[in-house]
Parts: sequence; structure tokens; C-alpha cells
Amino acid sequence: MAETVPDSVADPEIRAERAFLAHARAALARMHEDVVTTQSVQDSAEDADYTLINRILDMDRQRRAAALVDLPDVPLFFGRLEYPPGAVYEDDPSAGSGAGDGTGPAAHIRTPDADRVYIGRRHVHDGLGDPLVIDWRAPISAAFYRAGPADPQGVLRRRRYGFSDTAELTAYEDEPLAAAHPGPPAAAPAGEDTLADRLLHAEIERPRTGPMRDIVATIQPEQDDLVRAPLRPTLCVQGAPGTGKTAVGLHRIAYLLYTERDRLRRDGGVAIIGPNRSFLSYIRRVLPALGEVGVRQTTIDELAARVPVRRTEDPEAERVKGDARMAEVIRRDLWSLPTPPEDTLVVERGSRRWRLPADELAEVLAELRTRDMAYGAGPNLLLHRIAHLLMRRIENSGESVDSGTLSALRRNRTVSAAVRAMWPKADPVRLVLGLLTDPDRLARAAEGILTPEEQRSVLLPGRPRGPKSARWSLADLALIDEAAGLIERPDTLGHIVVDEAQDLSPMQCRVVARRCARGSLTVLGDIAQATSPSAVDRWETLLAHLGQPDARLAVLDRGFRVPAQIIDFAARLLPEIAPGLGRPTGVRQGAGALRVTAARPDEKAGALVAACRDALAGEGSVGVITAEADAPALAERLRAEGLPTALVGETEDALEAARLVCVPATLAKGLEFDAVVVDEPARIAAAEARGLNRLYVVLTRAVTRLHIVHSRPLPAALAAYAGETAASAG
Ligand SMILES: Nc1ncnc2c1ncn2[C@@H]1O[C@H](COP(=O)(O)OP(=O)(O)OP(=O)(O)O)[C@@H](O)[C@H]1O
Repeated sequence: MAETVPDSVADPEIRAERAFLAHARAALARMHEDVVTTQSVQDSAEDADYTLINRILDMDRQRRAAALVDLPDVPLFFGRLEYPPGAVYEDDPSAGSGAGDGTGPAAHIRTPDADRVYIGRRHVHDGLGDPLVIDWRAPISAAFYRAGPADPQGVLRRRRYGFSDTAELTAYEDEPLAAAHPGPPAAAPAGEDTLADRLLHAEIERPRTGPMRDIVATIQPEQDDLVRAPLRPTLCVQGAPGTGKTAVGLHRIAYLLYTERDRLRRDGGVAIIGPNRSFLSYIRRVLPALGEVGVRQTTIDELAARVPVRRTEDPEAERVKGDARMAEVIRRDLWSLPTPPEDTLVVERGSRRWRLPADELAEVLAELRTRDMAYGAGPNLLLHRIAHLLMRRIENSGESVDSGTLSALRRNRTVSAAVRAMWPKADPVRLVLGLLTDPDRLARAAEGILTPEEQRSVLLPGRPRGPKSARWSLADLALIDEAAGLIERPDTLGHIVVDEAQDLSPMQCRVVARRCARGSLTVLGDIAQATSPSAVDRWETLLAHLGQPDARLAVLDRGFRVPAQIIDFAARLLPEIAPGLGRPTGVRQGAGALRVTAARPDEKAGALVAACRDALAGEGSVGVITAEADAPALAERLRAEGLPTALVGETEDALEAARLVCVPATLAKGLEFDAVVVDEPARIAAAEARGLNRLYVVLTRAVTRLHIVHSRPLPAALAAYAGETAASAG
């Protein structure tokens, strides 16, 4: 039966576990010391090769040293599995670092009753190389997350540990899994949580003070299945708010780097793409806490940034510019540049002239155009082909040629000029500028693809004279990236995790796809949270644009972040915003988590300030979320009321700058706060075409309490609920 031990040093079992934890910490410190003090190949070598080798070794050493830093407030292990004796360790138990006397760490993990495997954030071994703590990503650790009485996976017993805030081991609970330990299966008595549940709930409810934390001690079986899914095929996770998609994506990166590090490094590394900088700042500490420091964290806009963004796109233009048809318009425009010559090419060499007729040159050009190659590779190939044809002419005429003839012809100015005229150089920014400022040119490229209205909608405002004076939008970046990708293939990555992927336009999907030519993707998102005008409404469509039609599609629907009462409230919007999606469930109840305050218009500001004060009286972070246009004024108002308030989007570290954070609804995606105050849902819903989707995002950011303050009527689906609640309360 499940057994919980209170926090007590009198308990010999806790004393033994604490002693083992101390051994493991000492061993980790030694491992760190060993890495730091390792000599480079040859310190004083001046030889460039040695310098390079030393530099590479140094970088690797720094990475390994960073991965071995002991974080004082993070427990070194969080669980233990017991297997039958001899199932894990083959050697004689007395031969380990217990020095044969049956004491010490080795004796603790190889007992006469069981082989014990401690599971932690990283691998720790003793001075003899015997493992003390096994990395949570190792194959043997999977059973910690997945084994159960119905499928013990060879495990006799699972132990979970409770720790204090200062990472002191204070409790444990054993869960018998296989028959070797007599007793009924480890189900908690009805209505009672197991330690596993309590640890999970405590972990989720631990007040937030800064960026997101890892969840490695409490990954749930359905999440573990996704974390440990193989690199291929591409994995796509549809998950309701707070089901752990972001957490899964980050832990999956750490897992893939553990299992496929060399391959991923060879293929260009790993990147995670998030919706904006505030979000990246929020998740930035998770991977380093898991020992992974070399992962690129970026946004689509940064990936595609070739010009500064100076304009917000009109929604209709954003929709058209995000549409995959734009790829064909750009392709046509680019490939309209190569032009067959009108005249014979005449090249002088010494006293003689050599001719290539226009039709022969046109044939060469036509043949090259049929090849699957980047546009930018064309001039060189064309130059080579023309030089070759000329050389054959010279040869056939009986003149002697040698190895220098071909290179001389390739350098010949007349030949180069002909190549430039036939295959003009293309610059992605100038190409898109030309296309979006010249209606006739656009009409030629878009004929039969975009309607005349659509063509008008995508033209750039004003009359920019050059790339620098143009006022580019985010949607333009994807067009420029498309052109750039046609001209020269970009560097690719081994694996890309895309979070909040539901918001990608088809053209933005292509930005990702062309950087993942040989690699694979992890695609995370929630169709119900799609707010961009050019978002698609089915994963199958999005995956096709990402070039991953065969991806595995998985669903997460157990909400960990948001109490059930709040999820049920927000889910009332689902039939309207995502009719095909199932309703999520909340794993935590949290009665009284939801409050709705209807205020008179002249009293609303005061009610909002009061709601914020009230929320601040509790522990942890408080987010007050409002329509984007209202955010700066609200932050000012709160500051004027004496409440230190940070404004998300104003500075990158806003989430850590104050306990009370004012969040424009447009930047709330992916974030969470212990308590959330929502200002005027109707204004958030009315601010954009997919305003109800935005509201759904906003309503699902709270971990413990959600307080809605409004003076305008709530959107219909929510008004009914608020009315019911008021009626039942009355
Ligand atoms: N297994 C778990 N153990 C502990 N905490 C968890 C677990 N799974 C999720 N959480 C917590 O729940 C919260 C929500 O997780 P996360 O942000 O990954 O969800 P999400 O699906 O990406 O949400 P959204 O769609 O709203 O962005 C986070 O605080 C996360 O740490």
C-alpha cells in the first residue's frame, strides 16, 4: 500500500536517502571539477591546427561543465525505481565504491532485495564510474513515467520524493508495481490523492516568480509519450490551453539532444520558434535547467528578418500575403527575369571572332530553366555552358585549346555581360519591392492566381523609392524570405520545434519548411487559439504547408494549468471558435477560482484597481490582461495608484520586473500567471476578426484565480454562464 512518510529526520529511511543525496551531490561536484580542470591537447602549441582543436575542445568542455553545474535549489533526483536484484547491475554489489564493506553509495543502489535506479536531471557517477543517478532521458528512466500496476515494465516499486523549497528531501512515497512486493495495487483510497497527484498539484500551484520551470519530475504518461517520440516522423500536438504543449516541446528537445546529439549537430542543430520575444524570454530558462545550453530560441520574424518592420498590415492584405498562392506569384516573377538574347553573341579572341547564334543560346537557357535549382545558381551554370560551347567551336575549327582556354572564356567580359543580360542577378528585397509597387508587373505575375482586388490589397503603401524607404510589414518578411529561398537555399536545421504553430500563415509555414529540408519538426499548437487572419483551420492543411504531410498528429486534452471551473467557463466559447474540437478537462478543481464583477462604466476603473489589489494579496504573479489599445493607459493608471506595474512588450524582462504585469491581449499567448484579472472581455473580442479566439487565450492564463471586470455586456456564450452563477449564488 502507498505509504507517506512525514518530514522527519528520525525516519531512518529519510536519513539514508539524504545521505545518498549528499553522496550524489559530492560526486557531481567531482565530475564538474574533472571537466573544468581537464587540460587542452597542447596548451602552448602555436600550430594553428592545435589551436583550433583546443578551441573546439574548450567549447565542448564549457558545454559539459555548464551541464554539470549543481543548481542548489533543484533536487538532484526526484524518483527511484526498484528492480529485482541483478536485473540492472550485473556486478557483485560489494565490488562498487562502497569499498567492499557493504556501505556507501554503491551498496545503497545494489541491495540484496532490489536493484535501485535513481532518476534525476542528469547522470551522476562516482569515482569508479558506477552510476548513482540516471538521466531522466535514459531508456531505463522511461518506466518512471510510464509503468503502472497494469504494465509494471519489470519494476517492483516506484518511489517519489518530496522536497522542501531549498531542495531538502522531506518525504517519499512508494508505489508497488509488481507482485514481488505484496500488497494491493497502489490506488489511493477513493477521494484521496496519491503523492504523485499531490506532487503534481503542488508543482503546478507553486507560486510563479519568474520564467517557466521544467516539469521533469512530474511529466505525465501522455506527455512522456510525446517527449520520447522518435525524431521522425514529424510530431504535431493539438493541445488545449495549459495541457503542457510548450513543456512537452522543451523536454522533447532535451530528449532528442540526448538520443541524437551528433546527428542533430551534424544536420545544423536545433531551434525552437516561439510567437514573440516576451514568450521566448518566458521559456528561456527551461532548457539550461535541463543541461541544454546550445538551442537557438527565435521567432519566425527573426528567422526571416531582412528588412526592419515598420507597419502593421491591414487584415485583408495579411490574409492574401499569407496565402500560399503568393509563393507562385513570387516564383513566376523571379523566373520571368531570365531572357533569351535577341542577337548573336560575338566573342573576340586574338584576331578571330567566334559566334553563338541567339537561338542556340535560347536553347541553353531553356534547358537550364527546367532544372530544379536555386535561381542564384543559374548565372554560373550559364556561364559555364556558354564558355563550353565557344570552346567546342574553337576546337572544331582546328585551333588548339588547353586547360586555360575554358577559364579564359569564362572570364571574358563579353561572355559575362551576355550572361548578366540573359540571367540577371536577383535580390530578394528588391524583387518583392518591385512586385508590390508595380501594378502591371504584379498583374503579370499574379494573372489567374490573385483577383484584381487581391492584387490591389497587397501593394505597398506610399511610393517607396527603394528598399530602405519602404514601410514593410511582418507579412512582407515571409514574401521576401520566399524570394530569398528561391534565389539561394538557406541553411537548414536538424530539428525545429514550432510553438503556437496554429497562427502560422501558409507563407510563414514555408519559412520554416525551407529551413527543415532534411530535418524533422515538432509542431505545437491549439486551433482554438488561432488569432491571425491568415491562420488555417486544420492541422492537415498546416502540415502540408510545412512540407510534413505524413506527420503524426497527437491530442492533449488534460489541462494542468487552469482549474476546471475556469476551463469550463472558457470552453463555452469553443462551439463558436473551433466547432470541431473536443472540450478539455481540468485536472485541478479549484472551487471559487472564477469571479465576475459587473461594474458601472464610471466605476469600472476603480473596480479594476481593486481587483488587482485583491489579486496581489495572494501569492505569486498577477497578470492584468486588457485590449491591446488600452494596455499603456491601464499600466499608467495602476502605477498612479501606487501599484508597481510592468508592461509586457515595453521591455523584454517585463515578466520579471514586477509581480503585477499588465499584458496587452495580443501578447498573452503562451504566458501564465497565478492570478489573472481580465479587463472588459467585450473590448478584447471586438478588437479583431478572431477576437473571440483571442478572448479564449486570455481566459485560460490563470493557474489559481481568474477575476473578470466588465462594464459592457459579456460575449453571449459567457454572459449566460455569468448569469447562471449569479443566479445560483443568489
Ligand atoms: N506534467 C506536468 N507537471 C507539472 N506541471 C505541468 C505539467 N504539465 C504542464 N504543467 C504546467 O502547466 C502549465 C501549462 O503548461 P504549458 O505552458 O506547457 O501548456 P501549453 O499547452 O503550452 O499552454 P498554452 O496553449 O496555453 O500555451 C505550465 O505551468 C506547466 O509547467
